[in-house]
Amino acid sequence: MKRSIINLAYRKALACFTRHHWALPPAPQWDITDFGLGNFDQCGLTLVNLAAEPEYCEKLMYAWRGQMAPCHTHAKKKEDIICRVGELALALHAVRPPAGTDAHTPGDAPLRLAINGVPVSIPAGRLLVLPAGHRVTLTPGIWHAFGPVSAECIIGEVSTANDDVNDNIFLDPAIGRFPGIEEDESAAIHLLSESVR
Ligand SMILES: O=C[C@@H](O)[C@@H](O)[C@H](O)CO
Repeated sequence: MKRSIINLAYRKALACFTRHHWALPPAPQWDITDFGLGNFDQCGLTLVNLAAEPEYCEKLMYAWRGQMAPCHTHAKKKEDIICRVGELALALHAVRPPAGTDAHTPGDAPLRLAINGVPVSIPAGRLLVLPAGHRVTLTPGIWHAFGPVSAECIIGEVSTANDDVNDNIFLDPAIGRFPGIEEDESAAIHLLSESVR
């Protein structure tokens, strides 16, 4: 991933957070990734780890329309994905979907989960669209991909312990959670991945 793209994502996310009065902590932990696929406009996410404790984690995320966080699940982490600003679509699956799936797959088993704390069953093949303020609770084993329906989105995540090195299971085996970086300009910020690798 080119450093210039990381810098651009950082600037756009920061401008959006500022516009919507989301103040970041001192020394924010930026995590900007194209998931190793080299097409950040299609498969990309900008994250800030707000709190990372042994028992819990909180993140703030940013994406623009067209970008998807690719289909994945977690063995351990339970998380709420919260649409903070904009409108967010999630493709959710109760069981491992066929390879190549990032959107809905007709024929999926219905999914039981909680939306805004209320248990519901989502019909097979339905995209879940969350307006601002709404959240969905994803237990370990639920496969999920998500991206903005609106021009951009601020997305919250509140979860049990987060371990991005060991607890991301991606549907696409070509995916790497953290990008390699091509230094085509100087860095505006340093990423969390530059210290964890
Ligand atoms: O669903 C998204 C989250 O679990 C993120 O926190 C994770 O870093 C994506 O790999």
